[in-house]
Amino acid sequence: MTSVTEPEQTSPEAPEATPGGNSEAAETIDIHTTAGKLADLRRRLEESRHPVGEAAVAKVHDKGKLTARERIEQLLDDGSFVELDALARHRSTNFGLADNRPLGDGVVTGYGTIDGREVCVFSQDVTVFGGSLGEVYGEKIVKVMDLAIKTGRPLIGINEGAGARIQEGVVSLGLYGEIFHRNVRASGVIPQISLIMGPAAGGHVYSPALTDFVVMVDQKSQMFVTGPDVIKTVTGEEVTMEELGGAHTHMVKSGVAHYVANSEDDALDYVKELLSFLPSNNRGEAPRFPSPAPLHGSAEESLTADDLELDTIIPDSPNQPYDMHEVIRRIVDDSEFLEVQAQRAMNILCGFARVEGRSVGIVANQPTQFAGTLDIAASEKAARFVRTCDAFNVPILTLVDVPGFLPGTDQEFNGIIRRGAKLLYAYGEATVGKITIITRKAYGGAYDVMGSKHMGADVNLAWPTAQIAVMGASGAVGFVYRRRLLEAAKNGEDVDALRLQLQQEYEDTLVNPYMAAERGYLDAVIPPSHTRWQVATALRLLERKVVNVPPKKHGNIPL
Ligand SMILES: CCCC(=O)SCCNC(=O)CCNC(=O)[C@H](O)C(C)(C)COP(=O)(O)OP(=O)(O)OC[C@H]1O[C@@H](n2cnc3c(N)ncnc32)[C@H](O)[C@@H]1OP(=O)(O)O
Repeated sequence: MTSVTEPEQTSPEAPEATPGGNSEAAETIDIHTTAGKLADLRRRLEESRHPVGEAAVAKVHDKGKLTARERIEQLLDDGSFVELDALARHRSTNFGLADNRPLGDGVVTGYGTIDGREVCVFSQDVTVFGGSLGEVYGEKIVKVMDLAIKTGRPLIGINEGAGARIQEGVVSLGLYGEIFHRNVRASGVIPQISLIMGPAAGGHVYSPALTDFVVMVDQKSQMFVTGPDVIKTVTGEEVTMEELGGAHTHMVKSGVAHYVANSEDDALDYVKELLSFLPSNNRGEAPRFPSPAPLHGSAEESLTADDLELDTIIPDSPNQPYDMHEVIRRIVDDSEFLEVQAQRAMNILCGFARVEGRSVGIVANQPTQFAGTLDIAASEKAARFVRTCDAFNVPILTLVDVPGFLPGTDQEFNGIIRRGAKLLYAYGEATVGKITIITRKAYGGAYDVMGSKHMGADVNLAWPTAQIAVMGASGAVGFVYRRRLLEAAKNGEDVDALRLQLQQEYEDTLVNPYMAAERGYLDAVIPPSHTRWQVATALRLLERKVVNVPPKKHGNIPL
């Protein structure tokens, strides 16, 4: 016979709660019978669904939010969630905790499916001790992380809470350490995606920071190591929670966030879409989808109206911008491009799309923003994205229109050398299929960085509008013909006319794709309208790419 010893739940004649939480006090449970044991289990599980009562759930709803459990239900396929450790409770006795032991201990963990694909998930419950992490809460997350790593499934963490549980002291810090360690061990093995659904402080932000993607909700979620109160005490600065750690702050200023959702629903949908471009782990490939516009025969035979529009997309004036989204839209399936960090470093675009149903990561200079120059923020954004694609076997398509690195003391003092080198490193390190298309400018070091043949790209193509050179005409003429221009000025010649003539000569001789094509730095110069066909066939070719890298512990990316 089972004897239950925990006083608050074990009375042999405890009241039974019916599903939905309506306790029918009149009904009693006799745990000495099989029916009673079943009823007792049902009661416990029912209690675990709202461990601190319905009022707390109502409070969450009143704030326009979903509960931890509802978020999981919305994320996963209907009925697929299998919960772990619903009956776990903390063991702490400090500060009156012995009398307050909610089931689940403030985090819901388990596994299920998204669009039929297996995932592991945890969701933090802010109604229990402010969502703060104690020993058992930490152990539950560690268990589901280990399961995700062992079984090769993506891990999705839904975060909201107050960091280390103060009452549990160093034990809480220890469990955070266990989680951080697993985040690092899982990095590059399984996709790790973090949703931030409310205020998240202390340890609650460092674990997400170690994951591949951080999704925040505008005006609803905040992330900070120390909150406004502590900041005011220590530095005297006054700042609101939203200014300090809101979604826009982390998208635009800090670069922590990868997507700013306009609602919890939007955040959950973004995660589902993101997963559709990624494999379940680093041993697999991203799911293949049917091609919406299968290619038949040659590039000419496959041309569509969208393809042909690419032939007129580059303006005649090299200084006139065009929107690189319009190029991407015409190359990828269904014109769908899922951008990552869309509002940060907008001079470079990063995101996922499909070509012939195959997942591809796109990195593209954006001529409408700072003429598409590379700066620190753009280099770091793209470097991170390239490494994410490489870790998860997603080939990279690079679209190049870059006049160079952004000059200026601000950039130099803040480390454009070290931080720009991250992008070089990322491209040089990546072994996935790499396809590069130069649409217009590819000047100086930025030519090398942006997926050049020399940095290991597999298929390099250019449009006839490509301008590949050390620098643009005005800069080059200023250096190469400095003496001649000075002499012309001394002799009373028309210096402006001479300068223009020299620039024209320079452009006609050097600023085109043909010198690179002569040397095989480009595999072909193609009509823009052939791009989709060329990318699709290159992706087919690269599906079987194998690269042997020299054995080493790990490289040393300039952090
Ligand atoms: C490696 C890990 C290192 C760390 O995590 S150290 C960081 C420790 N955590 C912190 O400094 C954050 C302290 N908390 C806060 O700043 C705020 O609670 C936070 C997150 C901004 C949310 O603010 P609000 O939404 O206004 O919520 P609130 O302050 O009224 O708290 C709600 C209930 O949660 C409790 N709570 C908050 N932080 C806690 C903690 N760390 N440990 C244990 N309990 C905690 C708080 O007492 C309150 O409880 P109750 O509802 O009054 O019973």
